[in-house]
Amino acid sequence: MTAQTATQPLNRQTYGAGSPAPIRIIHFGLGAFHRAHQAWYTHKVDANHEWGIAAFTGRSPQAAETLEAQDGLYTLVERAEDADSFEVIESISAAYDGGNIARLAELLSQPTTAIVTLTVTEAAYNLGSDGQLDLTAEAVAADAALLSQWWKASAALTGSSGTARRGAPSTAAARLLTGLDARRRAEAGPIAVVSCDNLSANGTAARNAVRGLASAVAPELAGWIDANVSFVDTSIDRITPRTTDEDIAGVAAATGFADQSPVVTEPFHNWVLCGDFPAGRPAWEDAGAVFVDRIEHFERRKLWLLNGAHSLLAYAGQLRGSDTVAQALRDPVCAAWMDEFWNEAAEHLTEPELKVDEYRAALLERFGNSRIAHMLAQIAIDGSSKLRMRAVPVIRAERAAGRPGQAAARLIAAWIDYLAIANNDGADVRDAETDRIMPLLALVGRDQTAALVELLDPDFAAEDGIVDMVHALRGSFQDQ
Ligand SMILES: NC(=O)c1ccc[n+]([C@@H]2O[C@H](COP(=O)([O-])OP(=O)(O)OC[C@H]3O[C@@H](n4cnc5c(N)ncnc54)[C@H](O)[C@@H]3O)[C@@H](O)[C@H]2O)c1
Ligand SMILES: O=P(O)(O)OC[C@@H](O)[C@@H](O)[C@H](O)[C@H](O)CO
Repeated sequence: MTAQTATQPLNRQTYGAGSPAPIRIIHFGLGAFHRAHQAWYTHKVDANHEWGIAAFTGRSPQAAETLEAQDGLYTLVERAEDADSFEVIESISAAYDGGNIARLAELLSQPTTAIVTLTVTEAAYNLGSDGQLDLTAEAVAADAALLSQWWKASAALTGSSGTARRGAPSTAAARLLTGLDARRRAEAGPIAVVSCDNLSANGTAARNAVRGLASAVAPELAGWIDANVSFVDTSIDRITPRTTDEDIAGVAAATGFADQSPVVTEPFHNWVLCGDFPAGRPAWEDAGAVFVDRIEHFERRKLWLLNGAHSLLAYAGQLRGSDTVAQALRDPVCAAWMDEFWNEAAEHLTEPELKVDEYRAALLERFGNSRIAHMLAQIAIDGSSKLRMRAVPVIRAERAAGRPGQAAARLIAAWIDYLAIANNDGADVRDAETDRIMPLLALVGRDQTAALVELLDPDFAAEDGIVDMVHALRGSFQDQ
């Protein structure tokens, strides 16, 4: 691709887009995936511009500032094996710093606001291994204390004009709870919260996070949530790596727009949803979304076959010298381990509508798309919360069927070796539970394995054979 000499900024005027659609959807976590998935689905089905999104960042305001400078517009690059196609997405009407609680409260107080979507990462839900909100986590405890103080002052979390108060909550659950309280006080009616994070039973996870905090702050709030908030479960899929400087330059060269916020994704997209939308929703089904009455088996298929394989490739692949998913797949040893893991998982994905053989064949093609540089190091982040959903349930299911679950145990062994080697090399361990992981990495041998297995699942450490099986698999990644 040759670089063009002149580009123009991307905004509604230069692109010739219409006015932003009225805001009816609030999003938490303005990252790559939201732009490639929920915002794309909404753009595709909202020809009449009725469903605008207000997207809030999670931690730093930067993504909002960049997108706001472009009036919410950005380019979606669909990267197939043989070519790229480019489309400007118009569904984001406004972007805000996640700390802007007053604006959040104002938007959630409107009866026309119908949906909150979330892509804040698995770790951001701060759930313990029992699936409930971990009120001892530092950030959660701080937010619970702050919100309790606000509540005690006036039986509300927001002042009459948003939050004219000291301090601001930092966790997604506390921000959402503050906004929901504004909605309660405005009597703006019921609403749907739609988690689009890679968590099993992600609707329940979102409910446990928000409701758990509400119960700690004021039972009245928890009661309002029970009566007014529908937590929708979803299975969400579209492989979307982090945008690189090269992607930004490529978009400018191909389109003539100096878009600072493009997103590169694969052509494949999938969205399965289960739950109610009491205040309405866009017709996402017109872009291929599927609404079902039972979703658990779809979630398992995606989290085990796609995400489980991703995590296996992330740890084993990097230990064996690969940097991307496509590279790791070309390593016959990694490919064989992935196949063994899929065989184990497939034993428990028996519903005919899952079409597991077709799904596996499609995954091989998607993972093999070498034009999508999906970095294994990115996938490897936050392994503790991911492996609880990608490896632990497969081992459980295998053992319930009388088999050891060795291929899934290999994923845990690879994770531990990856952490131990990073720690020995003085590299950062990138995990939301680093504080708990670091002391365990100071242990050695089987003790280290046992402690990290226990961190993933306290029951596993007590169960005969699991620690030994994982330990026996350690140290085998670089040798074959
Ligand atoms: N990228 C994909 O291919 C993909 C596919 C399916 C599902 N997902 C889900 O979407 C999530 C985000 O993926 P992404 O590619 O957009 O990542 P990203 O890094 O581009 O964006 C993550 C967003 O979450 C926010 N965030 C991170 N930690 C947070 C915290 N502790 N509290 C609140 N907000 C926080 C960030 O500020 C950012 O806005 C994933 O973790 C996964 O659960 C991603
Ligand atoms: O996004 P994460 O960090 O939960 O997991 C990394 C990848 O496995 C994931 O992003 C997949 O690419 C995605 O789930 C595909 O739909």
